[in-house]
Amino acid sequence: MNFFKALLRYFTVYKLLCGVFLFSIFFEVAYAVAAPLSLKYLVDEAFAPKNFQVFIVILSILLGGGLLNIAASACGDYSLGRVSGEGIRQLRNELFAHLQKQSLPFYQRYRVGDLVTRFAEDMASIERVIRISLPFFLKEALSILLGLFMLFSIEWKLTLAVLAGSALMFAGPRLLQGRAEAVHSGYKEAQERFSNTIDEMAKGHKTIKGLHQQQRFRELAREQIHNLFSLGFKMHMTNSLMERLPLTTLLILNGIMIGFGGYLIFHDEMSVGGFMAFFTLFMSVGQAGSNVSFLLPNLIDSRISFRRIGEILEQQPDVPEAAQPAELPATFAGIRMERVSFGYTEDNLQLKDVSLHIKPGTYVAFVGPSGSGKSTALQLLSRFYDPKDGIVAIGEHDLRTVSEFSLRSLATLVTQETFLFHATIRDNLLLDNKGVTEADMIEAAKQARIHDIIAGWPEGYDTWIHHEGGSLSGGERQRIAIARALLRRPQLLLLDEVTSALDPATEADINQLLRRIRGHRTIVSVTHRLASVVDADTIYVFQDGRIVESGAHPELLQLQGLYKSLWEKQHGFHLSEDGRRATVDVERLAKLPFFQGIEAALLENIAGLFATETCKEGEVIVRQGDEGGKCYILVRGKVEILKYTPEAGEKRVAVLQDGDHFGEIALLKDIPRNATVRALGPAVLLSVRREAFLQLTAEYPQIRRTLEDTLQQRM
Ligand SMILES: Nc1ncnc2c1ncn2[C@@H]1O[C@H](COP(=O)(O)OP(=O)(O)OP(=O)(O)O)[C@@H](O)[C@H]1O
Repeated sequence: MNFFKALLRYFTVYKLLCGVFLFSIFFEVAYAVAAPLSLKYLVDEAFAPKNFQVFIVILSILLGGGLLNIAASACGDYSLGRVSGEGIRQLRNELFAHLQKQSLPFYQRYRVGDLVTRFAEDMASIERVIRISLPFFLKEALSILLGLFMLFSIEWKLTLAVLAGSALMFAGPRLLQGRAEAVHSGYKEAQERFSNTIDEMAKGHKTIKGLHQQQRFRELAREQIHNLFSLGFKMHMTNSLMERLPLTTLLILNGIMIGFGGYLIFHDEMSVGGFMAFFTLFMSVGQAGSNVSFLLPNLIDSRISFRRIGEILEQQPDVPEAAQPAELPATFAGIRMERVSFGYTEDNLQLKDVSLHIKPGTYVAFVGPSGSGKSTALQLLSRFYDPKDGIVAIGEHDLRTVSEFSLRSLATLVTQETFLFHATIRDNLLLDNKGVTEADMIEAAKQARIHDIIAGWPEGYDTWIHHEGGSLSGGERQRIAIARALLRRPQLLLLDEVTSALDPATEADINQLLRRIRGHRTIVSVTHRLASVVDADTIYVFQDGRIVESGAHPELLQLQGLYKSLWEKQHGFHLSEDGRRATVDVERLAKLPFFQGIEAALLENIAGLFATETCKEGEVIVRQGDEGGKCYILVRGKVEILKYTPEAGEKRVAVLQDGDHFGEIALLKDIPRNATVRALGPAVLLSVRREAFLQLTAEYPQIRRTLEDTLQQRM
């Protein structure tokens, strides 16, 4: 309802144009109704008595009125074009601005396909109504009213008789309306589901291929297309029925009119001219009535579109800006979390009673196992979400009270999902940042180690980015995002796993860059790679949504707790600069549970059996059901473990990261893999094949015995 009020407001701003439009349709309709009436006078007063003077007068009135009618229609068309165009323009602007105001949960509730359908199809349907159907409806409704008035004045008995018959004309469509609405709504929802499937297929095509899910998606699409077909057919039949009913009843009405009209003429209760005028006028009123019912499916369709757009406009942002937002001071005064609890859903908390204080100019790291809440904490620091309990504040300002502009000017977040705009590299780097020069841009690109690559492209910084940067490697995208963030010169730089897609040499470069700029800026870096944050001023260790340890690297090692065990897990690997060759120390191998107790000399042999494997984001390393022939150690990167069950489909059950291992059972037994392992980003692994391992165990049977014992215990 609010949406309709808002819509009306857009139009009432243009009062004069609305007035011109209403006057023009009134004039057009009045002329259209008066023209048939002239027949009565032409036949009865001019043709029958052969009165030339009356004929000339009527003809002049008709011609003069016709000219005025043409002028009125031109004015009407102009005013309608302007008013409807302005209204649609404002509605589109408001909808777009409203979408921008929404926070992350909104974009998790509404899928891309859904929003695109609302913007494209629903807006187009509303535009059709405002530009065509509604003005036409107004005109036809006015034609019916004025026409009926005239018909009554010509012969009220005949009018009453045909009106009674006309009730039929509207009864049919009314009966069908509820059914038509349900079918239209069902069709729209089916379209939306299909759009989402296409969206998912396009975005996840790599994953779908990697997991060999094409068949499942084809079947899903086939089912949805079939659904569209059957709902489309039902919609077609309901619309046709609604459109045909009035025409059929119009035929019946003609019969009544000619029969009863003839009776009145034979009994001298009506003149021939009067009957001709009545007949012509009735035909035009009937046509208007039938047009109105033709418009009904269109209007029903638009009612659903109005509702769907209204639903979006009524959504309040989950992270709203305060009514009178405060501006943050130009100098960053540190950021803190005080007893913060937060959950993405009502029934689960991802952060529990977290307190931390980040002083200006310090370099802080959030580390911990996957899923422990590090990224969530970072998102709260940049106010993509508000805490459920507790506060997040910069200096004395609770983030809920500050203006979004001042917060975003002060703090910049770079995440692992880099989004590049459909624009040139230059535009992607500069955005609307007016205060930076070409030299600044090149300097930032150099710092992020991307300048040489860009300069090597034929069009350099004017190269266009297509498909959200899909043609660039993950590392290139990430470096552009880092350069973009540096150019904004934020006082608080929030980094979420920014080096996870980079090769070791570039990672080292970026870490050096961070070292260079620390002190001038406050940096908070979420990472699972502990080696990159050993020199951080403070490291917060997260586990299960809580901070369990904090301090500098040496202090944390002394605690002998979670940090120490994570550190040890990641240690003992060596990686070449280009990230293509990895080796493992014997001491590190000895820490793997299934190699415990094996002598160092034998472990030396085992270490030599490992080969390096690299894989790209989305690549499947191990597929559930396939024969297992290798054991893996993850040297760098993140992988997800996916389990498929017929009841639940494929579900992520764990995420492994640097230093984790999987597939050890394959060293001894030839059994199918019980899960799929897929890379979440570029990864480097060490793998050992069963055949090679078995040769070794043939020589040294104690390895096999030890391994069997430990695997037995683990299973
Ligand atoms: N948008 C979301 N909606 C619901 N749950 C979420 C959402 N984002 C993250 N989670 C869940 O919240 C928990 C914490 O996630 P978070 O990303 O903060 O962990 P993390 O420590 O950064 O892990 P990782 O290193 O794997 O990203 C996880 O269980 C995750 O599945």
